[in-house]
Amino acid sequence: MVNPDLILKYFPNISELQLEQFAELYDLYSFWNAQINVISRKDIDELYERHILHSLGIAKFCTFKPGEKVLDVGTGGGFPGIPLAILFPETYFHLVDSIGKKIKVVTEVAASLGLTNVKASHLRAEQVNEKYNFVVSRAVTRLVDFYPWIRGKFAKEHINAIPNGILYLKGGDLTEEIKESKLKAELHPLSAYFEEDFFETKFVVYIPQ
Ligand SMILES: C[S@@+](CC[C@H](N)C(=O)[O-])C[C@H]1O[C@@H](n2cnc3c(N)ncnc32)[C@H](O)[C@@H]1O
Repeated sequence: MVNPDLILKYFPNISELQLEQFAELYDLYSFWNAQINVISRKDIDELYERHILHSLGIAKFCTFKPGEKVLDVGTGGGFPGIPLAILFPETYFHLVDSIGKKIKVVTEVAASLGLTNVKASHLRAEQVNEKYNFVVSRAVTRLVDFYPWIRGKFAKEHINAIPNGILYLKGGDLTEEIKESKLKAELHPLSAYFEEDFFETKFVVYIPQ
């Protein structure tokens, strides 16, 4: 499916503007992915399911509030940060990646969409020195390595009914990875929200702080 109908299926209350922004992502990523590979080339036709809806899985578990700050670590071309920033225009999103070319794509995509709630920085997660309510991520590294990068970066104040914490999109059997990290993690299966086969083995891993 190369149009945003799939997004409307699961988020029927989005505005005309948000629908237009989701619709624009196909052309934007087709263009930028041809210059700088940010998603696998064969995945471009699966953009709405495997990248945009997958990113929005976080939103099915946690509705971000106006004024909250969210850090996306290792955002690559902007996942999950860009789809979430479209869905939550009053939440501030800081998207960081250690590869400058990828941040160029994110900056261009956010500017083309007119998103004013996104800042993209060419930084390693370890170098970030702001405080956030939530840290989101997908496909960066194992929790045992990830956690030390971001453990000191949470704001003390909570705005959300869901306490500040990590919301990591992961798939497969996570038992070993969670055990190795020694973190207290909750697994929220995306198959509870989305019926497509792709989500059968996918989770939002929530680690409260
Ligand atoms: C497999 S890509 C995933 C990109 C995106 N999150 C997605 O799901 O499409 C992993 C990304 O993490 C970035 N990365 C790895 N270690 C990082 C670190 N310490 N700080 C910031 N970015 C990092 C890499 O540059 C790469 O762009």
